[in-house]
Amino acid sequence: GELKQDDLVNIYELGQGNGGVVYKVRHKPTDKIMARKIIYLEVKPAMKNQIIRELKVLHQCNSPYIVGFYGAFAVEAQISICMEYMDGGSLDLILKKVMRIPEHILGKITVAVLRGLSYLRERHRIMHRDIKPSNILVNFQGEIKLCDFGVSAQLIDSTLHTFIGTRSYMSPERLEGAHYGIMSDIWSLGLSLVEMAVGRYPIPPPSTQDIDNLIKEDPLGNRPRPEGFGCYKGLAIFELMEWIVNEAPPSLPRSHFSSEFCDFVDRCLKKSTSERADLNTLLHHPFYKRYEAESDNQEVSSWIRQACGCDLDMNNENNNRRSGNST
Ligand SMILES: O=C(NOCCO)c1oc2ccncc2c1Nc1ccc(C2CC2)cc1F
Ligand SMILES: [Mg+2]
Repeated sequence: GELKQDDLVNIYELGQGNGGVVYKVRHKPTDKIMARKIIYLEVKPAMKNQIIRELKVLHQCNSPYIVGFYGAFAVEAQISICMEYMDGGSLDLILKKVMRIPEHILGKITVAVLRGLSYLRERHRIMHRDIKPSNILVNFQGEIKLCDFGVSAQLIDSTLHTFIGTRSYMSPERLEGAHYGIMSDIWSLGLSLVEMAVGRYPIPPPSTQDIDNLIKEDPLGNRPRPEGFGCYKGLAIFELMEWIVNEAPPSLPRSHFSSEFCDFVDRCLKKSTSERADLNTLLHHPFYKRYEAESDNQEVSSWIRQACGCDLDMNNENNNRRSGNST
C-alpha cells in the first residue's frame, strides 16, 4: 500500500547531502527497515504532485544494480523517497574508512555501475546525471547498487538552482553548459574510479610523490590517513571546474595499477565526447570482461565486512595472533 509519514519511525540519521537528509526508518505496518530521503523544496503544489507522480515510475525500476524503491510522498515542503536500506553504506563513506579501494573490488564496482547505467538507458531511457562514490551503495551481501539518478524531470528542474550539485564530478562539456548525455555519466564514472583507486579526489592530479605515499606496501589498503592527507586543501569549486575544462584529465599510474584498468579510465576521461568511450565500448573492454564473469558477491561481501570492521571473528583472530595468545 501507499507509504505515509505516520507509518514511519526514525531510527537514526544516515547522512546529509546537499539539499537532502537520509534516515534509517522502520515502516510500522510491515516492520520493514528502509532508508528515507527527505528533500526540502519550496515549490507550488502542482509541481510537488508532478514530482511524486514521476517518482512513482521507480516502482518499475527493478534491477540488481539499482537500489530498491518503496514509495514517495510529500508533506508540506518535504519530498520523501523511501528506498532499500543498504547496510554497507555509500562508497564515499567506505573510502573515508579505508585508505583506498583495491583494483579487484573496483572491477566489481565498474561492472555494477555499467550494468546499472545500461538498465536505466535501455529500460527507462534515462541517464543517471549524478554518478559519484556517494551515489553508489553497497551491502554486506556484497551487492553494489546505484541511487539518486534523475528519474523525475520536474525534480531535476526544481533543484537545478538550489542544489549546487557536486559539480566536481561533472564532465567538461556539462561544466561548459554544452549539451550532455550518457557520455557525461561515463566521465563521472572514470573520475570516481580514479578517486577510489588513489584515495583522494584526483583534481588537481596527485604528484608521483603523493602516489608513492598513497600506495606504500599496504595490501589491505586500509590504514589511518597520514595527517592532512586526502582532505586536500585543494582548489575552490570554481578553480576546480576551470581545471577540469582547461587542463589534462587525471589518469592512473601504470606503476601501481593494471594496464587494462589504466586504459579503461583513460577512455572514460577523454575530454572530448567524440573520443570518449561509450557504454557499449566499455561493456567490451578487457577490464570489464575480467570481472563480468564472476557471478557471486562473496568476494565483495567479505571485503565490505572487513572494511567496516564488522567481521569481528576475523579481527579478534588477528588481534589474538598479534598479542601472541593464539588458541
Ligand atoms: O536524491 C537525489 N539527489 O541527491 C541530492 C540531494 O541529496 C535525487 O535527485 C533526483 C532527481 C530526479 N529524480 C530523482 C532524484 C533523486 N533521488 C532519488 C532517485 C532515485 C532513487 C531510486 C530508489 C533508488 C532514489 C532517490 F532518492
Ligand atoms: Mg546522493
